[in-house]
Amino acid sequence: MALITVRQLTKEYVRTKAVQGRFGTLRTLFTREKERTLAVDHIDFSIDEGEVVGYLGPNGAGKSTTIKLLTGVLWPTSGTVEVAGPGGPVVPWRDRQNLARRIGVVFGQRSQLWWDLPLIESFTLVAALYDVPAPRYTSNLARLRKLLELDPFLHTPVRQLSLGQRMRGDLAAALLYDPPLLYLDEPTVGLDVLAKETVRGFVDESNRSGRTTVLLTTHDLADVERLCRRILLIDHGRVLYDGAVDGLVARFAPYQEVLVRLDGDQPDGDRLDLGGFSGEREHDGRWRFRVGRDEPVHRLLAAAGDGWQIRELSVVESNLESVVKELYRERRDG
Ligand SMILES: Nc1ncnc2c1ncn2[C@@H]1O[C@H](COP(=O)(O)OP(=O)(O)OP(=O)(O)O)[C@@H](O)[C@H]1O
Repeated sequence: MALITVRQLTKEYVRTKAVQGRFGTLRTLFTREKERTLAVDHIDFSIDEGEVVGYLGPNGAGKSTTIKLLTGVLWPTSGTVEVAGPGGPVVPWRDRQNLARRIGVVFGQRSQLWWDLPLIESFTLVAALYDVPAPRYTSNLARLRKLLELDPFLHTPVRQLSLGQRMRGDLAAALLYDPPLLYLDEPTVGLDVLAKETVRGFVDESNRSGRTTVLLTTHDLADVERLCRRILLIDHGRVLYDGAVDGLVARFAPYQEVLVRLDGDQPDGDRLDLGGFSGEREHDGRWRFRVGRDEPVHRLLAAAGDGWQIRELSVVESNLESVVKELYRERRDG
């Protein structure tokens, strides 16, 4: 069953164009010229109960704007969002009170906790705000304390917590009232490798045993590889790809890369043709060939045998990181 349904969602920011030069600030106040940015451009998708979806895109693609629309912080220019739940679907920007019970939100860059209070008191406040019955609060807190190893800093004011501790506190607060849906915005940014693994392990566990549905925005593709089966890739506010992680690699990198080091005298120039494949010289003196997944690599080997001696050969399979990097580069350059 679809938990979130997004239809033709569009957000255009309109702001007054800043006037440069002498008295620019003052003249900006009187100018009528507007600057328009189409941050989200007629996007459609739905997310089923129990899914963990990676919401990816380069800087400025429209991810934060989408999250703000999904959490009801912004009104769209057009289109709609529905979040399913008991009592019928909720449109985020029309009913933020009901929406709040259905979603937990964690931002890597800013905390939702009370800065001056000990962590445990933030939890008490969250429980009161969301009317969590006492027995449920007790059992949820016990589970979260154990899973996120909160005990050593449960009574420490939030402002004194390290980034990793604060993130664990934020995750606990977001799930204390059992929302079926969790939005995570860069949850591992700035964390060390161990802290990242704690966050990922916790999200995975909440999804598997708690059936929490997760929409994850991140620039760390290891988060996606560890947690998501599905990716929504956006750029310039439009959906570029919606499907399985493996499918993205197969669709955008239908080749493998073969790195070859030659023995003896090296060819002149930066390009080398071998067996119908064209290679480029790398900085370390090796040659990089792109060979289609269905093309026989042995042609390269045979051709090399005729003129050049191969000392070393390795096949590099494309992965999520290399494909996404290439896609972002193409879109930036194109
Ligand atoms: N309040 C605003 N007013 C005007 N334009 C905005 C505003 N917020 C964002 N934008 C523009 O909308 C576009 C999408 O921005 P958004 O913050 O949604 O991207 P993003 O994918 O979250 O980027 P990042 O990965 O850098 O966080 C960008 O061109 C941005 O400059």
